Amino acid sequence: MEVGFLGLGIMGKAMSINLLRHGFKVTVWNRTLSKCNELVEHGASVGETPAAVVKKCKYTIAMLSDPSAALSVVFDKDGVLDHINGKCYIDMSTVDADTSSKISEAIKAKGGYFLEAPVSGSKKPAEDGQLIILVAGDKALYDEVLPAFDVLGKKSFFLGEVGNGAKMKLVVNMIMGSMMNAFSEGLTLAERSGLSPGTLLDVLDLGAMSNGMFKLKGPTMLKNSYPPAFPLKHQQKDMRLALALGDENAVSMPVAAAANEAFKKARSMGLGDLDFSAVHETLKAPDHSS
Ligand SMILES: NC(=O)C1=CN([C@@H]2O[C@H](COP(=O)(O)OP(=O)(O)OC[C@H]3O[C@@H](n4cnc5c(N)ncnc54)[C@H](OP(=O)(O)O)[C@@H]3O)[C@@H](O)[C@H]2O)C=CC1
Ligand SMILES: O=CC(=O)O
Repeated sequence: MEVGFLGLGIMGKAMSINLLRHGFKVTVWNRTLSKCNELVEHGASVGETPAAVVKKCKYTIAMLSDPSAALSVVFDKDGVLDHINGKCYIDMSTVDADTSSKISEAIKAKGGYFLEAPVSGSKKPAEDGQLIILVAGDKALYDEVLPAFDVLGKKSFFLGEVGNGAKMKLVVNMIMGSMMNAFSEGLTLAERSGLSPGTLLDVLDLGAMSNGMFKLKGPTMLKNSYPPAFPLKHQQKDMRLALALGDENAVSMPVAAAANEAFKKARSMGLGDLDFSAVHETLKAPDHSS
């Protein structure tokens, strides 16, 4: 299977290398074109523009930062729409349902086929093909590209009409962002009240709250180390989009709103490019100390 891949950030790079490793022919494009060089070393070809990639490949996957990036790659000059007639586009970026629907409508109007397929799971699951893929849109296309989803993920869910994948992803990340803030506060409270935060990790791990995120992030957070796996600026984008979904549906989400404020504060402290666990640093800021 020959696929195009647009967007070689943390996730796109790992996912496209994984596809190459499993025998897919991959043609890549990235806004900063020099980032394609590493993929060429892994056997990829390069397309000069999104349009060139779509022209060459029957299936093109995108993994871009946010709604404005996702829209720009489709609608701007030399974008996906130029050659989409008869081709298939799978947007795996985390965006809101409106963005996804706009892209879907434009692609279908030009004779193309569309799936949204945001993923749960971070850099390591992307490298290992262990993502959870939240798919919606054209069911026949979903069945056709299952071999690629099977390489990228450990499980894919088909959720029906376009928008449902985006919404599911935002709900999941709203929960994750809220949990990360509660976890950070707990680590800080343990430390400031004279307990060992390391022992807190052990206690949590043995009980009903044991989870992969605490296990993975806890030890590095205790070392004040936040190498970016899931950039904090993207987690804040997801909180913002999830809160907008809450607004639309009149769902009161005070916990998520507070978590969003903490991520915004972390961004204002210049922590946006670090891992989202760097929200922990907001609790060390002067206005939080006694
Ligand atoms: N990292 C993670 O753990 C996870 C991330 N996600 C989601 O996946 C998506 C990608 O995340 P991640 O790889 O971490 O992000 P990165 O910030 O590492 O990469 C973002 C990518 O988007 C491109 N981009 C940004 N703006 C534009 C634009 N205006 N036009 C074209 N391309 C643009 C960047 O290009 P350039 O190199 O030129 O800047 C880069 O390729 C996001 O939606 C994120 O929320 C989902 C699950 C896990
Ligand atoms: O979107 C981030 C993730 O870890 O999933």
